[in-house]
Amino acid sequence: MAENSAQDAAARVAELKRKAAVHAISYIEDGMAVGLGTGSTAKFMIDALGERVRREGLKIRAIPTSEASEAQALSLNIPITNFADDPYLDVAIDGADEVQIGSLFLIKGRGGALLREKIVAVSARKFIVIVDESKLVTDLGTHMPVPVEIIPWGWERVENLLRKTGAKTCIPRRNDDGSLYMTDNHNIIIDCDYEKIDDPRALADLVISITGVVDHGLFLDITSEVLVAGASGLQRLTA
Ligand SMILES: O=C(CO)[C@H](O)[C@H](O)COP(=O)(O)O
Repeated sequence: MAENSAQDAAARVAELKRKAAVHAISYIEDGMAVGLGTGSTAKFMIDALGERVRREGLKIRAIPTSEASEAQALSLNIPITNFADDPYLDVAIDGADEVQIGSLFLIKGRGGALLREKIVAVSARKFIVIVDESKLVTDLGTHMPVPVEIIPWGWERVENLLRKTGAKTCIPRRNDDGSLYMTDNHNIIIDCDYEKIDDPRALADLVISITGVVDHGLFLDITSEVLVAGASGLQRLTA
């Protein structure tokens, strides 16, 4: 019984993610260079985009934010571009782990793709975030740790320094077999749990100042718009 209701809840969330994703696709027009996010919500978006390419002959070029999203895009005949040919993207669309109401600051990187996601987001004229309403928070850090991508060599030193940034815990992300999780960039991730982040800007500055940190999952002042799907419909939050 409990299992059934958990499955129902997961199906409801998936449907909300799909709704936000499908709506976001209406922003994409012929000729655009598009950043493709990573994660289950972004996966719905890439599927919907592939459908437009197939049905309407929509002509776009895409830069995916992970190997998984690239494989999905290629399987749907979405052409891939690069930053040499397209230094700026018209739009990038991605999910998020937390969205702070008001500031539209984000935590991203649960799926391990935060570095490429940030590069693509800051290269886009418009960065659209697609979420279900469970992702909205008053304070960042409430539900999710901040993933920090670091180089593997000497990682224990960086882990120690990250603990001193006020994190309650800092845990290296691991695979099921206990080995360290590796990003597509061959780096590792330390998940730092702050429980509640009072000053995201100060924390972002502190974390990035540690030598060995490549980037972190705090996305500040990047979001143009958030599409939030909830039980009462679709809401559009703008920066
Ligand atoms: O940042 C991400 C991956 O690195 C994802 O966008 C984030 O984890 C949200 O994922 P989902 O859409 O599956 O809830």
